[in-house]
Amino acid sequence: MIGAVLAGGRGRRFGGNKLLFRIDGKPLVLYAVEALEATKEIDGIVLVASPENAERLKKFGYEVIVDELMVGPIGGIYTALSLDDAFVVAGDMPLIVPEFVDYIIREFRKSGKAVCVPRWSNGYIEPLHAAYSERFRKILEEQIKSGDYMIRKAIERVDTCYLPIEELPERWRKSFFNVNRKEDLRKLTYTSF
Ligand SMILES: Nc1nc2c(ncn2[C@@H]2O[C@H](COP(=O)(O)OP(=O)(O)OP(=O)(O)O)[C@@H](O)[C@H]2O)c(=O)[nH]1
Ligand SMILES: [Mg+2]
Repeated sequence: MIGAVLAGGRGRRFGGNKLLFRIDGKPLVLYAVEALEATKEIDGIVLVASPENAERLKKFGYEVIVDELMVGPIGGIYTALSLDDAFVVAGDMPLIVPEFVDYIIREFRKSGKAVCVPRWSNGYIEPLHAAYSERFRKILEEQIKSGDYMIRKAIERVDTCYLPIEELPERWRKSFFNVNRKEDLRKLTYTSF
């Protein structure tokens, strides 16, 4: 199982270069990378870049794979699954809880299902904090070819292991926090880390 960090977005809402923006001196994307490094179940990390930012991301010393599709996160997941089963996160999630990631990966393995994804009681899922099998790539391919880029729809087509978030430890929920706008940085007080 690899850890795949989606890092090909344009950061339009943030105002560009979101993943390289330094927080306490460290580029945002490295918070996600380091959280995945602290897990027990992940044995390699790959950054899923855009053709434009691949060279810049390579400087961090991690494996970089280029997303040639650039149709949003679904294309990033599709690209990552060409390597191995993957735990996928967004590069703009600085508060990922390694223990939670390990829990999801273990549930994924136990279930034998194509996808294991956290789900809120209102039905909303967290596909950018989820475990995917290589065999799910075929489903993503069909979905992308149809011109529909909704990850949720692809997930609904397969046998999925849903993890009810409200039944899990509350301290794990910060794992989903992601930075979309500059204002979101204010929510990142030193107590969050
Ligand atoms: N590889 C890859 N990653 C992507 C793509 N689109 C978004 N991402 C990444 O997926 C994560 C979640 O995406 P968003 O929160 O929408 O980030 P974004 O697309 O950079 O920001 P906006 O332009 O404001 O939507 C971020 O880490 C992005 O870098 C894509 O087409 N390919
Ligand atoms: Mg986006």
